[in-house]
Amino acid sequence: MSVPDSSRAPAIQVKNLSKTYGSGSSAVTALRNINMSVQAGEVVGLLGPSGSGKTTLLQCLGAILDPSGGHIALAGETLYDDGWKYQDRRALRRDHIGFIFQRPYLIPFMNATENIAFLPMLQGKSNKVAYQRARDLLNLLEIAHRADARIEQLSGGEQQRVSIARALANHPPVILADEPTAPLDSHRALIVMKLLHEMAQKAQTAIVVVTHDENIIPLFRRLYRLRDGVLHEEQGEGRAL
Ligand SMILES: Nc1ncnc2c1ncn2[C@@H]1O[C@H](COP(=O)(O)OP(=O)(O)OP(=O)(O)O)[C@@H](O)[C@H]1O
Repeated sequence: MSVPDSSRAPAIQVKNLSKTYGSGSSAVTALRNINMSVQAGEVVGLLGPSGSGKTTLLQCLGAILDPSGGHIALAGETLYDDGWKYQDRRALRRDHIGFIFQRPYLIPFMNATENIAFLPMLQGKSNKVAYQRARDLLNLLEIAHRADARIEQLSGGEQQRVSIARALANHPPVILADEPTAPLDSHRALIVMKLLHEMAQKAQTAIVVVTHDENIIPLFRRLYRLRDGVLHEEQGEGRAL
């Protein structure tokens, strides 16, 4: 008898996800029966005009916002099935999901290493293990030489690398990135995208990137596009980096 291999389950599996804000005559349906699936190691783009539901979808996936119904599983584990399966959603986010935002939102009174190490420490890892993880990620992201720098001493691109390292710190199966290249020029935007693709491959992380950036859209092999809360899948160009 074959044993189901949970490691082959999609990193993100969403079925019939819906979200309505408010109720009655003021109700706004932001997501309508969304289905999506992202494999480990894959980077997909999430596009759509303003108000189409991108932030709502990302926040539902990230357990920041309560969906109105449907099913979300990460790495084969059901997180939401018409209700959250975890009481402690902060722990759910900490253990399963990495976030990258437009702005790095690093902690100014910590240096680069500390900004990365504090998440594994919150997860209960020893200082030794957490700092080693931070150093490994700084190496991987080629900013080990800035390990002790305070945040204000780092360039915008370096800060974004630290925020990517922080997102990877707890080995999440999923990273959700909300316009991560918006504040960067086109050259730096391509570097960040290259890093995200490399990290997805190396760490077998699934990454969803919300973007409006015309320069980076051709890089995705697969895209999801939202229109009025309805999700459509598209083939991307998958242009080499
Ligand atoms: N807290 C809220 N209460 C009521 N309606 C909301 C709320 N947040 C978002 N909406 C509505 O839900 C729909 C989707 O909004 P959402 O912010 O997800 O779109 P978006 O694609 O991320 O837009 P943008 O690109 O402008 O950030 C919009 O009609 C918006 O007005």
